[in-house]
Amino acid sequence: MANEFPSTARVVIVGGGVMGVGLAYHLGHEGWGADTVLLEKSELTSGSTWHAAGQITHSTSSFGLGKCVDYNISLYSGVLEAETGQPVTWHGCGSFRLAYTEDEMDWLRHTLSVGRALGFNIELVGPEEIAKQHPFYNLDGVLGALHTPDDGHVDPTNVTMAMAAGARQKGVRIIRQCRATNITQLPSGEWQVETERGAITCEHVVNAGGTYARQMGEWSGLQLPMTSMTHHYFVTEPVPEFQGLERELPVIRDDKKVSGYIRMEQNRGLIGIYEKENPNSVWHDHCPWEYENWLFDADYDRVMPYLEESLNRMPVFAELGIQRDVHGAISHPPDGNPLIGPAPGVRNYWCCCGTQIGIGWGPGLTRELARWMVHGSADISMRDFDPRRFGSYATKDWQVVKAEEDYCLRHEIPFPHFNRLAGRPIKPSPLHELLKAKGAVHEEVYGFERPRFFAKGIAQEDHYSFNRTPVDDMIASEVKAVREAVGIMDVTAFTKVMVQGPDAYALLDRLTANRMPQKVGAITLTHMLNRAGRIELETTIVRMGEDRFYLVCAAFFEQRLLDHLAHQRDGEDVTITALSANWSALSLNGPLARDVLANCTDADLSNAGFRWLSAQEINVAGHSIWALRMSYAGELGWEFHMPNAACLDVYNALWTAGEPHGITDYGSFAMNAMRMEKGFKGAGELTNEVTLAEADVLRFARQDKDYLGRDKTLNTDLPWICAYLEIEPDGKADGHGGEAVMLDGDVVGATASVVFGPTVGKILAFAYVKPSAATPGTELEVVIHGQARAARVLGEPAYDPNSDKPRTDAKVSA
Ligand SMILES: NCCCC(=O)O
Repeated sequence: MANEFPSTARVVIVGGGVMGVGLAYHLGHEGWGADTVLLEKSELTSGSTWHAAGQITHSTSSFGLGKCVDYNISLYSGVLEAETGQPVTWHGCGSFRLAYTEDEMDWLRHTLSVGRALGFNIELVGPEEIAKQHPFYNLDGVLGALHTPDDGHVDPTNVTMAMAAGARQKGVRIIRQCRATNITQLPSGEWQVETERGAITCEHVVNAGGTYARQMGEWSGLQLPMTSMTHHYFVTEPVPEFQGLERELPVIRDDKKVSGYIRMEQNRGLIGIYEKENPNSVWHDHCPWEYENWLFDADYDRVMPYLEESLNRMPVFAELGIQRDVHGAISHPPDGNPLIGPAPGVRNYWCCCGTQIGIGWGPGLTRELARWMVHGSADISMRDFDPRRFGSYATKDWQVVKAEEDYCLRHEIPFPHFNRLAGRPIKPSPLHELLKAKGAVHEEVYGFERPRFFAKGIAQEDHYSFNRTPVDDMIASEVKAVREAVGIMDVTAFTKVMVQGPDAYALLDRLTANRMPQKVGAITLTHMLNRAGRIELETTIVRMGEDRFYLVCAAFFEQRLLDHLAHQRDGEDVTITALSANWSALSLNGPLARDVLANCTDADLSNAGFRWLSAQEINVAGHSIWALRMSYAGELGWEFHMPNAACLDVYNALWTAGEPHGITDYGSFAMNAMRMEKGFKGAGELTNEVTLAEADVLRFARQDKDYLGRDKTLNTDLPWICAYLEIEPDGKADGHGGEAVMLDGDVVGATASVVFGPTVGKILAFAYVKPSAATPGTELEVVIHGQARAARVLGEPAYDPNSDKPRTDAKVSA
């Protein structure tokens, strides 16, 4: 019976805002519509969606979000209405993002380079052009603006209703006025969603609860990191000057003066403000279930300086009253990016929440989530959105501090490597204080504190710019010290997981593309794929015993690795143990690494006694530790892995032994420059967006074994391939990733990672380009800060192409 409350479904989405409905719409398009039920406790959009201001812009330097935004604009500006017959009230007025400082101009130049890669209609214009299109804005002090003419705004409720209509057309059942009251996992692995009208058993459950998402997560034992922040926009009385305008004025984003946006709302003015201090977080413990279309009273004191400045910027508003204030709550995650993907530690519980910009980002993100659920992989890199990028360190109190920080940063310049400092340190390594005292500037990665560089003769802090800064000199000197002598780095943040038991080999063999380490002490670098054949993660596997394997990978992949192992396990007798929090790691690299280590251990460190890519348990400073002869820097080197209690002693012993050799501390920035000089790919290139062939890492895969995703790696019809480029430096700006790559004037791809290689004196990049542009020797151009720079595809590592250095058998000095 069509109207009967369903007792089963393949998917139950809980939450009827733009995120939940967007997912329902896209699941419909991916073929799951007839199996999907959406539950909304009151009316669609009645949480945060309805009070969104509704703008959308191509002005983003995030490559992934850029793809989503572009899709959303096409949906809003025609596709959705044509498909569903429902109007969405698209206002294609375009927009400007203003710059008052050279730093802001550099940000816009970088955004322009990314926009070019994505094929956006985007240009940098001066004040004259802004004034021509927006004669009412006070442009005092404005240097220029990014003009994105295809932008606009839309009615959030209409958009959601249109997607709901589209979802229904594809068979999705939308049940309003039905509150979910609990979500639990059954012994079968299915989920049970209890509601006011009965329970539904489903294979997949989706938390699209908006401001309720965190408390909904608690039903299932999840601690989803987000906090509700309140944001104001104001609508003025009618503006006489707007009468009779031939076209709607572009939306203005004024990050510096207004910390927000200003646009027309029919014949009125609309001013939205993200104050940069005293933000207001609410509902830390509980968002009342009965709230529907809930708004707070305006808090003028909080926003007054920005409101006053907006009147200064828009003098035609100055004498008008505020006719309507909209002060509503929106979810903010700790790092600004939404939570889109699997919940940590469980199977088939999906997050579609934590989204501060639902109208701007929502449909594109939910399309990716639908693809992930249905096909096993999204089509854009989900690294920044995967809910598993946070761990148990993201406590309730921490989330509040971070969400408040995020809100205040909304209209700050997103400098490269911007270091969010609130709520830190949360997971200091045993060396944290020592390295800080030695000048370390730390970054946070999966909660861990990791040194990014050591300040010598400069302030011990981040030096922000889109151009070179004094930090580049620190990086160059750390790289030089490692390349010419020896350096040590605290790499405790790495993910460290032990897999052991009678079936450990069999499980890992089934999940990894490369040959498993055969002998105890052998090391393999390998990739794990998802069922769509795309890269899940890259990991090093050390065979520590016959049935004992130690996996090391990038810090933020810990939960992703644990979940992948747990979900793919099929009855194998294994124990999987996360060691990241209890084990520390150090990396010793450089031509004198052997000399240093020889002073600390009796182990035979010669090539015969300790092969490259092998591991041994050795004694250093009275501690038995694992030494792995491998080097991400591309030098003679070892990584040491040990219980936390040993770390300080081992570091001190290596440091003391290294002092006569000029040992230097180095950080992640130098490490990144060195791995790029060696042509080693990292997490920025090896994403769920690509296969092994596309990432050009097929040499790490064995085609004589079977492994998850293997059949997809055999596809030779590649849309793009990861090319290794050298780019001519200009001594000023080196690029930051996402920039357009051009061949004969046409865009052929985009950069993934970009860095200056101090040893080789070139900018080095990995870029995904059309296969026709990937042949070594091809002359290309890369658009850095809006300017085309000469680039060339390299066929081998820029540094030590034959890898002689890590394999050297150089004698220990006398
Ligand atoms: N309150 C979200 C506004 C997003 C924007 O238009 O910049």
